[in-house]
Formats: sequence, structure tokens, C-alpha cells
Amino acid sequence: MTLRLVSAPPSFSLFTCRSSASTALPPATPTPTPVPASSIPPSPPLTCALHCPHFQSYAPLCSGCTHEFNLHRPVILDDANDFFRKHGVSDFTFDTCKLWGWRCRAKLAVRGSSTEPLIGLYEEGTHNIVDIPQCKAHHPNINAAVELLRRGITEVGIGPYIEDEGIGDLRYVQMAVTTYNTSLPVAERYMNGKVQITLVWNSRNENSPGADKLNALANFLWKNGGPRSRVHLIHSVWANFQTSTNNIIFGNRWRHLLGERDFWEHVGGIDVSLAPSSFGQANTRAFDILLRKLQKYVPYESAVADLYAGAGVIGSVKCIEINKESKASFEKTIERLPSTVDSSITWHHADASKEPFLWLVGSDVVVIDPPRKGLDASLIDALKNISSIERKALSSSESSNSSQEEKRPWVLRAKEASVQIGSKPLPANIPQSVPQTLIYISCGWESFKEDCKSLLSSKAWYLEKAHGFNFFPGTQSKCRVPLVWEVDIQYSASLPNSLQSPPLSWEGWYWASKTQNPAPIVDS
Ligand SMILES: C[S@@+](CC[C@H](N)C(=O)[O-])C[C@H]1O[C@@H](n2cnc3c(N)ncnc32)[C@H](O)[C@@H]1O
Repeated sequence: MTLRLVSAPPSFSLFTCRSSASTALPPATPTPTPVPASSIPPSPPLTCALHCPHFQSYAPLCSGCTHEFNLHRPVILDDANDFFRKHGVSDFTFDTCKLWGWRCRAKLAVRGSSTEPLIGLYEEGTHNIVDIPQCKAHHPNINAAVELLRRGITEVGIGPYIEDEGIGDLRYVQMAVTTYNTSLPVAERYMNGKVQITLVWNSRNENSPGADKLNALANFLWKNGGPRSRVHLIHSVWANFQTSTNNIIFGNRWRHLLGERDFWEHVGGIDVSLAPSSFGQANTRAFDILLRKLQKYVPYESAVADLYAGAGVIGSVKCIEINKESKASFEKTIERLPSTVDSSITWHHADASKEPFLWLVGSDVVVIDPPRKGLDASLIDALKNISSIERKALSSSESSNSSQEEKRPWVLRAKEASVQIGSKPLPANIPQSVPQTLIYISCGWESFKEDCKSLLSSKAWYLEKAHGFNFFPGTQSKCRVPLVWEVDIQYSASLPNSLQSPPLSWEGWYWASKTQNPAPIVDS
């Protein structure tokens, strides 16, 4: 995928410094540079403060944010500095990113009554909902869309969900903002983001009793926030149907109701399609910065495996994802890649923890972006034993040139459900190398530390670089989004040279094939 190495002036304060040289190719153009984490000073209390009316430090009601001051300097920064220094990285850097209005994706509960709806988060440790109309973390248009929804609930007479009784119409709402609109000047795009609203409706499907109310609410939102309204706020309206009494927000049935069906965002230099059902990063700007940084660590002509790939946003040759809903988004994203990419990119619906070496073999670089709980034990084991996997792979490719018939059901299922894009055929003999570089993107600091220590204990890997990104300013480990930032780490395999394979090209698609001819800088 085009992971263009471009940078534009960020529209938010960024503490910067240059990261030290790495073994990877330098970027074609400079990227926004982070500061050494150790040099970020606490600022006077009010300059980087939350200033949120819903935050009360003495008795936190809203569970969204846990600290009020020094948003640019999350509480785990010192711990991270120490941790990385102890493990050989003395130049750990940190991007403070956007401190307010950064959340472009929010899931909010809808409770209360039709005349006094509450739309917000659970109060810490309870099932009481705190209304958060002026949330400072939300993109401002999420707050505006919430207000419109509130009016709609009252005017249409929608019943918010009553948990104890399992009755009511509307259970949750997901608001996702797309900030990419090429008809606007770059500087105006973020603030003019449009909101995709998903109404989580308490019925089995669109034909169940109450569907008329769902349609009336969707029409209200579209009439008052769609393209013909005074302020165009709404991108589209979707419904998700959920009747279960457990705490799972979404059911399996999704329906597009109004507006544009496709939702596009522009991150890491490419257009990315995201369905409401697939995983999407909450902090679009921080993710963009992270991806641009990550590009530097993928050497030219690398074969890349992206485990825990989501909709393939990170842009790899071989994407492994457990959520089958992400497949359609991946296909759309690929369609928008420039036609100059004549290559093969694959997406597999599979569990990365089942025989993970299947996905590791044949790649030079592996990108892992697991959920907060961290890596599956089987994947850690495979990575720790990467040298023996490579030896086995090499000897099996030497002893047999014809591939054996595959019988394992989960491998067959993964193959069936895979998508392959590109006109270049796969070579008959896939070179059997294993990754020399591992990029770990973490959104769970505690689980990351455990995984990191475990990988280092094997001596197969050493830690080369670490960068922090302020993905969730104002939060720490006990809040709704319990993680303060994302960290991407590059390891280098300390394999003997004799075992290292030549650069691979089995999928015939390279990240760098497009960075050679970067498109003009159009966006940050
Ligand atoms: C933190 S998200 C990252 C997604 C993607 N890299 C992105 O940035 O949009 C983690 C992803 O891992 C997927 N996932 C969780 N467990 C998995 C597993 N065992 N195998 C493959 N994917 C998994 C989730 O569905 C989710 O899309």
C-alpha cells in the first residue's frame, strides 16, 4: 500500500525531536518528529489541562478520563522511559499528538427516558450513565451529532434501553468521524469531519416491530444533519440489531439506512475504507503519525505479514484478521490503490494464534497489532523460536519442491476466506525465510511489557527502537479506554547470517514500490 513518506504541518501542538538513525531506509521527506520522552517537562497546570465540565477529580463520574492536567505527559511516561532504558533503548521518543478533540470514534450508551435521554459513558464501577454533551476528548462533531440524536429521540418518541427489563428501542450509538474531504482545504478538513452514526437497535432485524420508529429517527437525523440541512454534519446512518442481554454492544446484523455507504479515511498516505463493523482506531491523527513513523522501519522490497490486521489499514502483503466483517473494507481499500501497483496482496480470515508460523514463514517483516490483552501465547512461542522455525522451513523446502496437500481444517478455511489482489501470480516455490524485523504496535502497556520481556528472554530478538504516541490523552489504565498510548517497537532478529534468506519477493508486492514515486503532499 502507499505508505507515502510525506508530512504536512500538524494542526496541533507537537513536541518534536529527531529520532536516531535506524537500519531502515530514511523517509523520502521528513516526518513530524517526536521529542525524547525524558525531556518532556510538566507544564504549568492549566496549559495542557482537560478543561472538561464532566471531569471531577474528587469523584469521577464519567469514566472516560482519569486525569486532568499535563495531558501532554501521560503518567506512564516515566515508567516507559525506565523500561526501555533498562532494555537497551536510551532514545525512546514520544509524540504528544492532539490533546483535545482527538476521539474520532466513540461508542456511547443510550439510557434515561424519551423526554430526558442520557447519552454517554458508564459512571465508574456502575451501570449508571453519565451524560457527556461537552466531552473534550470527542471530535466536536461527535458532540454535535449527540445533541442532534438527543433531539431526535425526544421528537420521534424513541424509548432508550432499560437494562434491567431488557426493553426499549435504542441501546447504544456508535459515532465515527471521517476527516478526509478533498473538496475542502487541508487545514479545514479535520474540523469539518462528518459523522457516521450507527444506532444499536433492540430488535432482531429491520422487519421487527418498531422498525417504523427506527426509520423515523434515521430520517430525522438525515433531515437535520444531512447534506440538505443548514449544517451538514452526518455522513451516514446505519442500524445494528442486538437483542442479547449480555454486555456485548453489537449484534451480528448491520443495515445501511441513509447517506454514503462507504466510509473513507486517509491515514499513512492511503485512502482506507472502514465499515462500522470493523475495528477502527479512535485517534485518527495519532494513528496517522504512527503509520508514517512505521514506514521507516520497513525496508525496501520487504515481504510483510500483518497479524491482527483489522481492515488491513497498516498495509501489508499478507493480512491476518479474525473478524470476517473487515474483509469487505479491505477489498475496497485495495481498489483505491494506484494502478501502478502491479502486485499481490492477501487478506486471510484466520486466527493468528493457530499455528502462527504459517503466517510468519515467507515474510521479512512482521507487524503485530494485538488487542489490549497482548499477544497470544502460541504467537509468542513461535516468535521466541523463530530460528528453529526457519531451520525447519529451510530444510522442508530443500527436501520437497512440491507442496503437500493441506488437510488442516482451519488452514483450509483461512484459504477459502482469503482475498488476493494483484495480477502477479504467486511463485510456485515460496521462499522459506522468517521475519528479521518485528514491529509491535501496542495499545496495552502492561501486557506489552510482559510480551516484551518474554520475547527478549529468548535472546532471539533484541529491542532496537521504541516510540510512544499519545493515543488516549487524559486516560490511564483503569478507564474505559484504559490505555494511554501506542508504542511501536522494532526488534531485529539476531539470527546467524548463514540462516538468513535473501530478500523475498514471493508475493511480488512491496511497500517501497510506491514510496519511490510518492504522490504530491496533499494532507497531513
Ligand atoms: C488493535 S486492533 C488493530 C487492527 C488494525 N491493525 C488497525 O490498526 O486498524 C486488533 C485487531 O486484531 C483482531 N484480532 C483479535 N484477535 C485475533 C486473532 N487471534 N487473530 C487475528 N486477529 C485477531 C481484532 O479483530 C482487531 O481487528
